[in-house]
Amino acid sequence: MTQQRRIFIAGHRGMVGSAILRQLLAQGVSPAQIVTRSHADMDLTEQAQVRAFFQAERIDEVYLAAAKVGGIHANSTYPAEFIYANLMLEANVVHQAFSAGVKKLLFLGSSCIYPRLAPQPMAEDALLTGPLEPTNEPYAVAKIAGIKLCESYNRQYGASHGIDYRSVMPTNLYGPGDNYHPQNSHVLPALIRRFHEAREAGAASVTIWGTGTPKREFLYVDDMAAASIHVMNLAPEVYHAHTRPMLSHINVGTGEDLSIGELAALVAREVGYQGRIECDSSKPDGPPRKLMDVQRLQNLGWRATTSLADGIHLAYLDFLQNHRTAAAS
Ligand SMILES: NC(=O)C1=CN([C@@H]2O[C@H](COP(=O)(O)OP(=O)(O)OC[C@H]3O[C@@H](n4cnc5c(N)ncnc54)[C@H](OP(=O)(O)O)[C@@H]3O)[C@@H](O)[C@H]2O)C=CC1
Ligand SMILES: C[C@H]1O[C@H](OP(=O)(O)OP(=O)(O)OC[C@H]2O[C@@H](n3cnc4c(=O)[nH]c(N)nc43)[C@H](O)[C@@H]2O)[C@@H](O)[C@@H](O)C1=O
Repeated sequence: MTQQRRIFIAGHRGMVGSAILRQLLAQGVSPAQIVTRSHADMDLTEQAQVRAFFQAERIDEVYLAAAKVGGIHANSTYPAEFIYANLMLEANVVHQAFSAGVKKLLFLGSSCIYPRLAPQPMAEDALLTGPLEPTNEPYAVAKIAGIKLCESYNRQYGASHGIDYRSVMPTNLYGPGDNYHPQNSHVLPALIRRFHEAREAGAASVTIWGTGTPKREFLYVDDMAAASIHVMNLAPEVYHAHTRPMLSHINVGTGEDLSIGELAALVAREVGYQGRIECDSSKPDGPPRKLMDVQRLQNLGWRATTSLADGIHLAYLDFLQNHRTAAAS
């Protein structure tokens, strides 16, 4: 049975999609069972391409890890691209998967779905209880739409068509395959690159964006991949015992956070940078805190295993091996 499933990983070249691919193979899934398309081969925002793909490929399970993704600057600068691309690709994948008879789908959202000032830690039922963070509202609205797409198809067609579309909400992620762009990346890869280049240049100081006081939670990408596969494979009676039809998403995180200033000090230590760390408070902080309540996921039998120090070490090794030349150019 397991040998015959055909699994589509949307976004398999991205940080999370490539980690899901690695882990499925490591768990014994045959390469022949895994179906992938690069962005160049299939643009998921194009309905006709997505329809043709699902009609031709007889897919059983979808990991929807493709998205337009970026840090606080990219979200603030390209809001139209973030809302358009994410709404379109989610709607296309969910609807065309359903139309082609796909029974299982896992949608990856984001912790930014929760209100800017949600009570901490943020439980799943904080969704739609208050205003969103302005720097990433368009992306967050698209991710909320993704959750509601899955819930709506389950509600209308779950019993009649036997579909079970699930959603996981990752906290801030990092690790091998991350984006090290100096402006558009998330904070952790941005700091790895900046501290590395400062150490190489012998710079006296490194500037981080914002006040350094916002708190964030960071999950290593291999843990995210493991959580995704765990949630996808949960027996329906187990999964549904812990979710509700209109509140079906599951937070994925470590349950621990730290300030951006503390993170910068950790990255500097890993990279071996010993100069000053300064803050540019003209840059946005974003929400003051985004800590996930991970009780639901723990009740479903999963918790993170990679410590932040170990994860940063592994991420820096990946930067040195695979991204250093590209990042330096
Ligand atoms: N990274 C993080 O900190 C967080 C990520 N997430 C979510 O996790 C998921 C994975 O993110 P991550 O791996 O970091 O992102 P990446 O940017 O590393 O990967 C996303 C992948 O999706 C592909 N893609 C984007 N648009 C399209 C499209 N229109 N058609 C086909 N492929 C497309 C990209 O291809 P290409 O590069 O060629 O465009 C890329 O391979 C996303 O849903 C994201 O929202 C949630 C919270 C935090
Ligand atoms: C995953 C998540 O990612 C984004 O939200 P964010 O958590 O604000 O992510 P970020 O990693 O970009 O920043 C975290 C904090 O870090 C500070 N910071 C310091 N120095 C740098 C820096 O050099 N780069 C960046 N990017 N941030 C920096 C920065 O000012 C902020 O206070 C959303 O787009 C959202 O859509 C989303 O889902």
